[in-house]
Amino acid sequence: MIKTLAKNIGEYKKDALLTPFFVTLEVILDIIIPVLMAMIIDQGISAKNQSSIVSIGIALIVCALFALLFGMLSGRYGAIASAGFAKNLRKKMFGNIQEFSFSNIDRFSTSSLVTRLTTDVSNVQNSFQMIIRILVRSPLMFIFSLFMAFQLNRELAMIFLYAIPFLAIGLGLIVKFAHPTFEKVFKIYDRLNQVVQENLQGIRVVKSYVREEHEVTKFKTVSQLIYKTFSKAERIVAFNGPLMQFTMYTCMLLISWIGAQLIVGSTMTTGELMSMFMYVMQILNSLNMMSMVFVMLIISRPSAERIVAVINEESDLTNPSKPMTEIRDGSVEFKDVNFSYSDNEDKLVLTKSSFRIESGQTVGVIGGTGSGKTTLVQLIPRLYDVTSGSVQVGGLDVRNYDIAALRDAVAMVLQNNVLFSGTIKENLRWGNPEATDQELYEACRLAQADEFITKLPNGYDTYIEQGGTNVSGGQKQRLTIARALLKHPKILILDDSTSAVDTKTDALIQQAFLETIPNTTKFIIAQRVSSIEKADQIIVMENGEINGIGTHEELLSSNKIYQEVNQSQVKGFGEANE
Ligand SMILES: Nc1ncnc2c1ncn2[C@@H]1O[C@H](COP(=O)(O)OP(=O)(O)OP(=O)(O)O)[C@@H](O)[C@H]1O
Repeated sequence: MIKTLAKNIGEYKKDALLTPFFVTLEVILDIIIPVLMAMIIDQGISAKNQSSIVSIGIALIVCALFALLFGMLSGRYGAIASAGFAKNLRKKMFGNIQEFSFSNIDRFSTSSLVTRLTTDVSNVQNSFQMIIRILVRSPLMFIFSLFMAFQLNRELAMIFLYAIPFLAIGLGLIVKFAHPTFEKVFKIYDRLNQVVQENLQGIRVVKSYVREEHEVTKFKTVSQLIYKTFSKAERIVAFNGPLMQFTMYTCMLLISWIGAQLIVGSTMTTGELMSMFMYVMQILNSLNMMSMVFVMLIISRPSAERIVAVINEESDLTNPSKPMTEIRDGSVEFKDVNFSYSDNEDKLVLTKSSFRIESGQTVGVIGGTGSGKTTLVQLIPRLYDVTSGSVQVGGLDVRNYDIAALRDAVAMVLQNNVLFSGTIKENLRWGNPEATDQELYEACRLAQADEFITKLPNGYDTYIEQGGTNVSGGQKQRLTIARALLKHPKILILDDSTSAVDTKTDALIQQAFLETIPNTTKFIIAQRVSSIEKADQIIVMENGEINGIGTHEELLSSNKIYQEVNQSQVKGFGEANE
């Protein structure tokens, strides 16, 4: 874990090293100061030597000023190093997430990834800063002060050595009990993020179903759970304070008691006892600081583990060693494909699916909800890998292609496709950043989007709000189809992408496809028979199996499910027109 994290310090290594360097200089000066103080008292004040007071006094001021300067410099470099480290961690995680397959993302969940990128990184950032500053300063201070204390008086200094094992046991117990509780807290943070994300994304549905109160209760429950678990963890950690105080005061009492006897017995000077007290304060202070950093480390260890899990997660989908980048044509063949979303092969979502589509054909896919239509087409651009069997594109297994090249050749308009905040033109150019304005207009004409766009006050420069909330469902679908067309794909997959478009426009889109992109293989998942009846082949899905393949006419005469679907839609249409 430490190795993975350390690699991400990257270009901030210099700042991360300068911080402890300046901390060390500051500590050295802090150690010298009590020596000078003792000298002022013993050689200056007690000996009534004015010139000693002045010269040692000046040395004292210089030391204090330099200690201040080094303290400031260590603070500055520490802040740069820790903020830079956090930036690198976020960058690394985000970059790796972009490589994730859908199944990797399913495994982590989006809300958990958000917590990891935000809260967890902030925790690790704070701890890192504490490590390079306080965790360097405190042990150094502790060792130097203890050394000096031993030089002054062995007997008094021994008191600390007895205190250390006592403290170590106490802190060990705190870590043992607090760590699992903090782990729990971060898992609940994931849930909180999920509740907030879901609520904000679906705020329209929440409002239209008047579910605000239900949502508030849901939020309150999770936030109450965070409060409870966090306070439980903090209660355990809070033992740290009394433990430290108890040790500190016991040490002080013993030192005062024994120190006073030593002065009375004339084995120690007043100046020596005074600098002894300063070292005592520094030792106790450094122990206190170390225990505070310790607490911070307890809190951030689960965070660090969660970050490392994202950084080390390897995508389930990887490029082959010698990937093919040329996709010959848009032919598609499924050979005995079995597919399961989990590792459990008993839970197959697709079973023994086989079919062949020639390049340029139009394929309709129809079937009940959950019958496996989306799953089937997602295997073509290799959004998931088959569990067994093979999916071939252009005569070659999809696993032999360079993933980016394959996905460039296969454009997929998903069921819930997303538009991003930006102008219509910017959104369309996601499909092809080099596309000329003319190409944009052409793609939009094909997708029947041109007409409504030109009617907008700013036309193609109209700003689309986040998530495409300022365009209608049907308009959004047409824009996402145009965006896919701009890729000039060899295979175009529309997953129920015209469901919000009226039948007439839908027919116009189908017609435009036939006339304008005849060489592109088109997969059209649809609920309406009218959307696919002209297809060269129609695949009927039922419970994860291919129930029938054929043209509209062939299926009408041979496939029971297709007959029923067609019948119900013709009847429904007839009744609607009565
Ligand atoms: N990411 C996923 N993880 C686990 N199971 C999934 C996932 N996506 C879909 N499924 C399951 O796979 C089955 C097939 O789903 P799929 O989305 O392919 O059906 P569909 O025919 O496209 O349905 P619809 O018409 O409602 O979109 C369903 O039982 C669904 O619950």
